[in-house]
Amino acid sequence: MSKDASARRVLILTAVEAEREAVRRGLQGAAGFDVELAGVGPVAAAVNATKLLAKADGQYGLVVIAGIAGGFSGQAEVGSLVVSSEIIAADLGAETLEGFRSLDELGFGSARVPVDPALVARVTEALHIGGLPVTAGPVLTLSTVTGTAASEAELTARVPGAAAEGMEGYGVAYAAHDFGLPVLEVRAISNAVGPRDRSAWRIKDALLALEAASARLAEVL
Ligand SMILES: O=C(O)c1cccc(C(=O)CC[C@H]2O[C@@H](n3cnc4c(=O)[nH]cnc43)[C@H](O)[C@@H]2O)c1
Repeated sequence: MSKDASARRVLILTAVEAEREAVRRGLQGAAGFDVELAGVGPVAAAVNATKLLAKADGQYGLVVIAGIAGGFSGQAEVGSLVVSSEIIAADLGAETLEGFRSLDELGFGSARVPVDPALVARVTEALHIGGLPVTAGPVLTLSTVTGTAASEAELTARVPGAAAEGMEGYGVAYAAHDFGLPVLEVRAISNAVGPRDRSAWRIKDALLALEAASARLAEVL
């Protein structure tokens, strides 16, 4: 049976176990939260989110995608946090001789899932008050991690203000939207988007930031 919205639980999804552990450490067993694995990439994330939501029988009132991510230069630096103002499947569309055309432009639906501005403001403010460096902005979902300056420039031109990129957001957001649930993406920046240099990824720092953010989420969601 469906529950009253105010009594509903929060489902937090991460791509990998290390992220799930960081979120769980931050939550410190707070009541009302479940932290589950989405898997890596938008397809695994959509399938796993759908399975969890179908099994949950209306007990969730909010879905959160949490994890590490690449940050766009000038928007989100390594070690900082990003709260999604919008979740965008940035490579879902068609390449044409005139440039990339999104799903929206092609007339096949939308590659963008909106996020409740009041929720974005509440979470961003809570992280800020907690002393954590945070910015709110569009979070891109890509099946292929950006690895060149040219691709980075193309994305920032196409999505002004893009703050971060991950690989699961749109998949989870699409599933949540399909179940009529609000969704939010919270990312801790482990690396700069651009020329690939895996040795420069600061995964430990990002996981610590994710843990600190999760402690605040336990208070504000
Ligand atoms: O190697 C480790 O210890 C480790 C610990 C936690 C997470 C990882 C990952 O590799 C997670 C992959 C996950 O991270 C997101 N991500 C991170 N940086 C980017 C990026 O620049 N562009 C797109 N996605 C990024 C993504 O959501 C992956 O699922 C490793």
